[in-house]
Amino acid sequence: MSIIASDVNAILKYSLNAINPYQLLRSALLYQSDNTLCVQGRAYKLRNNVKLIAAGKAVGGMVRAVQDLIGDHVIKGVVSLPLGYTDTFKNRKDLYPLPSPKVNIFEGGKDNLPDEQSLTASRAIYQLADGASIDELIIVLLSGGASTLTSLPISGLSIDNKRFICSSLSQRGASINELNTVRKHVSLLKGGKLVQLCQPAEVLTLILSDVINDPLDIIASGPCYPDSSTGAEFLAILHKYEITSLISRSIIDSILQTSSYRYPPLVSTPQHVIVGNNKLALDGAMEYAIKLGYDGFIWSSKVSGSVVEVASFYAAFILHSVLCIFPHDKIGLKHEAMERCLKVLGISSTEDSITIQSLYESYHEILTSVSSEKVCLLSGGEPVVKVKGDGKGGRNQELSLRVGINLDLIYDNFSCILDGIVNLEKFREFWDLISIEFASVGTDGQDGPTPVAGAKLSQKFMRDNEKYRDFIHSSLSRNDSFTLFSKLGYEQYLIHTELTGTNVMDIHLILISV
Ligand SMILES: Nc1ncnc2c1ncn2[C@@H]1O[C@H](COP(=O)(O)OP(=O)(O)OP(=O)(O)O)[C@@H](O)[C@H]1O
Ligand SMILES: O=C(O)[C@H](O)CO
Repeated sequence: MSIIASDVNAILKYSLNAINPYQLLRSALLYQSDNTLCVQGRAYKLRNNVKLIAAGKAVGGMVRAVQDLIGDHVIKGVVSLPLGYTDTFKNRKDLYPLPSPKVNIFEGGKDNLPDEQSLTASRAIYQLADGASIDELIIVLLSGGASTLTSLPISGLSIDNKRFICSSLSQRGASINELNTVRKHVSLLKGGKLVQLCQPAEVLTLILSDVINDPLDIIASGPCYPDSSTGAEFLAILHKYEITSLISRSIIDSILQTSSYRYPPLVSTPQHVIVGNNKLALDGAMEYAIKLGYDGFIWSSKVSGSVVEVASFYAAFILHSVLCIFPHDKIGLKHEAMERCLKVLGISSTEDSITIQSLYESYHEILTSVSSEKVCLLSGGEPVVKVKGDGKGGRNQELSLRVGINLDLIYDNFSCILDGIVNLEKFREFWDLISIEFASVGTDGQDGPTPVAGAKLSQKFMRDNEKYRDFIHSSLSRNDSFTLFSKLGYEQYLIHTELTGTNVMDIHLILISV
């Protein structure tokens, strides 16, 4: 592995340390000797009156932190974890709940989709919440993946039905906002319904965010946050993704009838605290990149939209960054090169796309600072893939693959992109000489239904695999990025972290070293 490729792994590993759920929770909570738990200015009197509800890919460590701090006060708990969590983490003191007869641990949600096992866990959550009394404090711990792990469908809808709705929306490229808007309408625990069940107890919700901008009504489908989405919005999403037929007309009608129902005011307003998010992971990664001698820049923690556009932009941005450090360019024309490059990649105007626009704005700020010979550019978020083929892959692997293909397209079109801007021969030589690495990785360690977290590759990916060009393109058209990278070089291209026990969306990383 080249030095720069091993730097990718080291930087990513470091970023995961920064979002260790156990540490984040310990930092958020203060327990005083008078049995008071203090959280962001609010105090809770503890007297063996705490119930725990936890769901998500990262809550194992969050539960453990609560147990280590105030375990004596916990009288009951239900923890809903993803399938395989116990096998991976049972020996990790910072990532697995302390075994206790008071705390029931469930696993489910194969491939991040509702199933019978997640249904069993969700029923247990329902029961725990339903029996709460006024002197109790219910601590709700949430992280990404919680929607699947709290899937209790409304009456008339089966869990198989619900799985099909979720997988269809996800595969057709619905955003997390759209997906969770639908989930809220078809579930008995989401969209503030869990907090209603918990009444009259006090509710404290601690959240590791895996959604852009940390929206409390969307993360985990907002089980403790009032839902402001309407029945009309729900229906519009079903129509947009052509899945109206997956839900019977009578159920849709009853959802529309009840969606305007406003619950009675809560006895006490629940507190919501975000304990960590994608930005923290990027900060952690940058800290380490700087230690390794890179000039580090965090670009954005809000990358969304289609991977097709995002991949085009990253590739164009790589070219632009290289122009910034290329010693012989005509400085004023780099912007022109960027525009030509985006055109070659099929993006005619940055104004066409909100995603690209937001990246484009921050990119200007960053580029004025790129002058070092060792640059690390970091961003994060969660773009979407419209899965059309029957291949095996994930959005991170597909993003990396598309960046690799785009970098090759740029290389083939150097003459038109760089005409009048640089000496072509010298620039081509420079491009081949320097190390460029792009990586995209899911912080939960699982990219789509594959056993890896993401993929990384260099600017020479296509040329290194010259004889497989057709295979690469056909694999992409089948959304078969995992199979492709496994065949071309599992170790070289795929990033394997195992399940990480945390989850704050994806990290995108560009390393350039002269
Ligand atoms: N073959 C494939 N190629 C590319 N992307 C795929 C493929 N199959 C599924 N995906 C994408 O994987 C995503 C689902 O991945 P995953 O289950 O890791 O969800 P997640 O968003 O990380 O979960 P959560 O937000 O609940 O933590 C969807 O965006 C889907 O489009
Ligand atoms: O579980 C969910 O709803 C997603 O991971 C977003 O939080």
